[in-house]
Amino acid sequence: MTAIAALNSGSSSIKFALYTLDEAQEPQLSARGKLERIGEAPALRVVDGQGAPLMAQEWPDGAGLTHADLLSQLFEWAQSHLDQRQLIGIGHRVVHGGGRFIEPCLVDAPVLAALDELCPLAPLHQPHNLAAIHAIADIAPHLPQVACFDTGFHHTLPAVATRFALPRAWHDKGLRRYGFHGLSYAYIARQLAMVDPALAQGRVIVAHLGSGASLCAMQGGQSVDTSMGFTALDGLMMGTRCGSLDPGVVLHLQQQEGLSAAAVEHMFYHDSGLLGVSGIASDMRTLEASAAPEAAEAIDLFCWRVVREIGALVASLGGLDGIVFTAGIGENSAATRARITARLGWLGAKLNDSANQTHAPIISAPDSALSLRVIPTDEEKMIALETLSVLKGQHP
Ligand SMILES: Nc1ncnc2c1ncn2[C@@H]1O[C@H](COP(=O)(O)OP(=O)(O)O)[C@@H](O)[C@H]1O
Ligand SMILES: CC(=O)OP(=O)(O)O
Ligand SMILES: [Mg+2]
Repeated sequence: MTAIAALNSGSSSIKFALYTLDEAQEPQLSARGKLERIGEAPALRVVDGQGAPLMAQEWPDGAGLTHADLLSQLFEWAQSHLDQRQLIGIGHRVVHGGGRFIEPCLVDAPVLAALDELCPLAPLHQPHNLAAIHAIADIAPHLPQVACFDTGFHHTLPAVATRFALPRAWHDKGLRRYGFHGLSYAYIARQLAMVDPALAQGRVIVAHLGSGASLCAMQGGQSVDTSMGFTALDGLMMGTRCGSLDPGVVLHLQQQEGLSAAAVEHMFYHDSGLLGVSGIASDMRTLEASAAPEAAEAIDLFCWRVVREIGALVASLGGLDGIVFTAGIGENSAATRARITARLGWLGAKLNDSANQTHAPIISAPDSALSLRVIPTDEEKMIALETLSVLKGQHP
């Protein structure tokens, strides 16, 4: 029997999953885990395919352990867990594919070099995605590695949705909307087609509300508009990112306030969003538990921005048949979903409060004009499926 691994590497965490391939070559989840707090006191938790704990390890004095150090320990554990089953490939989430990479592909040196050039467009993600590929190449040089792109799902965006109103030459140089969270959206589109094929054929907004947050307008399961743009800074307010902003603010900070480009970048990526507005935390759970008025203000703004951007995407779609909530906040915060949907009465959205409280798959009331759903996302599963298709030679 063989197996594949999926890696989703972030700045301070690495999510991963191991899949064994059954007779029909379908991936079956064998283990899933998360390495958190890299750079502070790393902690690893792994569960099996049913969610039962498999192993847990902490490195209380491990502030000096790099992603590569930890990946090497993780790789060793994965090999022993898989036992006789041979690992035939590893798939990685790569956040930015730019204009060149749409389909998942095998990674070699020229591909890595091209992806490296995109690091400035996703400083929070791309360097970590690529560092994991380098680390695995050192540990297992002959293991095929596959890059799966967060931008890929949005290749169906109509031209008008990709263009910024800048001089044409800049568009031609690649300054355009790409869109992100594509692995999550691809997974949701696939799930929705299974659980509600009629809705999947219609006009749907998927709200991926996690640390990073974005919306995708889907028509018949394809992306026709999305809130993120050239970078994953655009659109909604996020945990630590500001989302859409008057570009005049950038000019003001640099020209009048004398902030360097690096300082502005740091503010927009790390110090803004829920954290910046609340002054308390980037984590929605912490803010929901806080009695501070600043926490409430940050949550209000987060929800208001989601509602405002939903309005824009409804206009792009020319109407709306349903909304799907997903990712950490979308799947788990009944309060956030209630706040957002309460402002969508004008669309005919009506929440079923008790279904919402239990995070049920359908949270709309029977007489709601819109279908409201919760679907847990699974970026690792999508990485595994795309990796498998590349290993089978279904992509160039
Ligand atoms: N039970 C919950 N209630 C409210 N928010 C939650 C809950 N569980 C997770 N979240 C929020 O989800 C966000 C993280 O989402 P997630 O999709 O895991 O992000 P990422 O994978 O990009 O790190 C955090 O703001 C966290 O507080
Ligand atoms: C693209 C992006 O913002 O990803 P994440 O939500 O994982 O930060
Ligand atoms: Mg995420």
